Amino acid sequence: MTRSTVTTPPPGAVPPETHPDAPGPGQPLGPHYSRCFGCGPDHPTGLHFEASSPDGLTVTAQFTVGENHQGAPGLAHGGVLAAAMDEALGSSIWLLRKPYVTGRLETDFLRPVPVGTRLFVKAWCTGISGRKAYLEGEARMGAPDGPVAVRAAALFIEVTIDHFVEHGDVSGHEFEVNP
Ligand SMILES: CCCCCCCC(=O)SCCNC(=O)CCNC(=O)[C@H](O)C(C)(C)COP(=O)(O)OP(=O)(O)OC[C@H]1O[C@@H](n2cnc3c(N)ncnc32)[C@H](O)[C@@H]1OP(=O)(O)O
Repeated sequence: MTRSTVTTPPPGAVPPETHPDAPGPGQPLGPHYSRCFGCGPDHPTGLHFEASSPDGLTVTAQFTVGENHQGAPGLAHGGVLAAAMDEALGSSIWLLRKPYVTGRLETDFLRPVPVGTRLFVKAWCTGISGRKAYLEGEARMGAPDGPVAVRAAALFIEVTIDHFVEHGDVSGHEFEVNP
């Protein structure tokens, strides 16, 4: 995909290591926050991601583009697709069980995605360098080996849990924000 040097691992970046507490191969990842737009089952118009990891390092997830996700009539909004990629990339770095946030997200939109399309999203980490994690992902239409609709690359930055306490509202949600 077209991407900048910002999302390319520098020389010396090391491979990610799955945390022993991360779900085993094939186990559902579950939501990290019940009202998350990407994975939360309680979000009324969210993506309702169903995610798992086949190998402890890659995340595979599925969702269906719905009426609430449109940009042009009958077509997915690009920002919603970018959010789906962000969610999958964030889920894959959470396999390390360290809190990260998205610093930069780059997306290539390769095909229009009609409402009703089941998207098969995949994300993985290409390297870690200090607080920086480099990630890539793709979304395919209709099947895990279907045509690629979106590709993404991202830089995530490791933060402390204070990031969510200081900037968010974690009252009553302590165990849902990066549980
Ligand atoms: C399971 C979970 C799924 C979740 C999926 C969803 C994930 C998300 O969407 S998170 C929400 C969106 N992201 C945010 O809100 C983040 C907002 N930004 C911030 O809070 C801050 O800018 C933050 C934390 C990224 C960096 O701030 P800070 O901790 O002060 O670090 P800072 O010193 O500025 O940067 C650290 C390094 O990263 C680099 N960096 C930070 N941001 C960027 C960026 N956007 N582009 C390039 N480099 C960056 C810096 O240049 C610096 O590099 P170096 O160490 O080489 O000098």
